[in-house]
Amino acid sequence: MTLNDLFATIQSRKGADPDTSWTAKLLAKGPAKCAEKFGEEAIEAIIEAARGDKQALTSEAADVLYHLLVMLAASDVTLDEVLTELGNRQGTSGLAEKAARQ
Ligand SMILES: N=c1c2ncn([C@@H]3O[C@H](COP(=O)(O)OP(=O)(O)OP(=O)(O)O)[C@@H](O)[C@H]3O)c2ncn1[C@@H]1O[C@H](COP(=O)(O)O)[C@@H](O)[C@H]1O
Repeated sequence: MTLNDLFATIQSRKGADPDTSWTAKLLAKGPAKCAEKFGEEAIEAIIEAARGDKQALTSEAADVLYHLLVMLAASDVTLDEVLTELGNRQGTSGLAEKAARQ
C-alpha cells in the first residue's frame, strides 16, 4: 500500500454512498469537519509520542496519514501537489528556508 494508492481510493469515495464508506461519510461533511478530524488524530499521535508508546504511535500515525489525505481531498489539494512542494524543498536546508522567510 502506497500513499498514492490510498489517496486514489479516497478520491474515488467523493460522492460515493456514505452508508457503505467511512471516507464518503467524512468527505460529505465538508473540509472543515475533515480538518477537525485530522486535528483530533494528530493530537492522539502527539500524546502517544510523548508517552513513548511506539505501538500506539504507529497506529495513531496511520490514522494521521489517512485523515491528512482525506483533508487534502476535501480541500481539492492533490497528494502530487504536496509532493511537488516537498520536492521543491529538496536540497534546501530547513535553516536556509527559515532565513529566507524572515
Ligand atoms: N486507512 C483508513 C482508515 N483509518 C482510519 N479509518 C477510520 O477512521 C475512523 C476514525 O476513527 P474514530 O475512532 O475517530 O471514529 P469514530 O469515533 O467512529 O468517529 P467520530 O464519532 O469521532 O466521528 C474509524 O471509523 C476508522 O475506521 C479509516 N478508514 C478507511 N481507511 C482506508 O480507506 C479505505 C476506504 O475506506 P472506506 O471509504 O470506508 O471504504 C480503506 O480500505 C482503508 O484503506
